[in-house]
Amino acid sequence: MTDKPIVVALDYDNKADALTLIDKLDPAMCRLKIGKEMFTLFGPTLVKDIHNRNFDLFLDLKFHDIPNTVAKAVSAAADLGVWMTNVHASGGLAMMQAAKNALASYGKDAPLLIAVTVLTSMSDEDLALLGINVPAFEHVLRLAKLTHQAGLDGVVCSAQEAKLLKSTFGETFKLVTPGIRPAGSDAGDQHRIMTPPQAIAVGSDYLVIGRPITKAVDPLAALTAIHQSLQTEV
Ligand SMILES: O=c1ccn([C@@H]2O[C@H](COP(=O)(O)O)[C@@H](O)[C@H]2O)c(=O)[nH]1
Repeated sequence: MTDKPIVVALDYDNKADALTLIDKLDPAMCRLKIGKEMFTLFGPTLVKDIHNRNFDLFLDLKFHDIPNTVAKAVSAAADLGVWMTNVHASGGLAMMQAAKNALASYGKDAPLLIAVTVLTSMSDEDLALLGINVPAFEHVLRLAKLTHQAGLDGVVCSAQEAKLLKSTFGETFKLVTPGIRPAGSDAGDQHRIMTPPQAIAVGSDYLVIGRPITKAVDPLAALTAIHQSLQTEV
């Protein structure tokens, strides 16, 4: 299992609430993620606040634009010193290569760069509505091949595709999997889900977990329970 596989997704509209949770967490137990909501509301200042608390931060902005624009956006993310950032693989090979090239000058300080394949909220039926008439795992595999070809560090996928992707691309190609739901918890808008121990067992490197922790009555207890389930059940 990867060192510190749990990435807590902080999707709060209130910075004080987010910082209250962060201050209860231990950077040795998890990493953190902020996405479009928190970055739009609180920007680079929040990134600094999180870094000052010694957490690795995944900046989940899922860039998707022309190559030149995405390259500059990824470079701006690297300037913030984040641990990981991402683009949408459906932006295409040239866009992903431009993003990768933009990080070359950062050397060992470059963030991990990964690409979103098919959002974990999407089912086969949702893809069909977009004219993509193959099962989600096939489209994930196509997009992961393109991502691998572009030289990125890995993909965002669901844990349901992890076994296939690990056996196709090997151990070093990182699999970051949202859609993680402890047994009995509410799936919400997520469709392609798996429990934390199952996700690790099939090859996920990083488990992105939001509401099962942040909406729990006791978020720290929820995180601790997930952490312990990985020590005992995997
Ligand atoms: O395919 C994807 C890509 C990103 N996400 C993000 O992960 C978290 C999941 O939160 P939960 O509350 O555990 O559902 C959220 O920030 C999404 O934007 C994803 O779910 N699926």
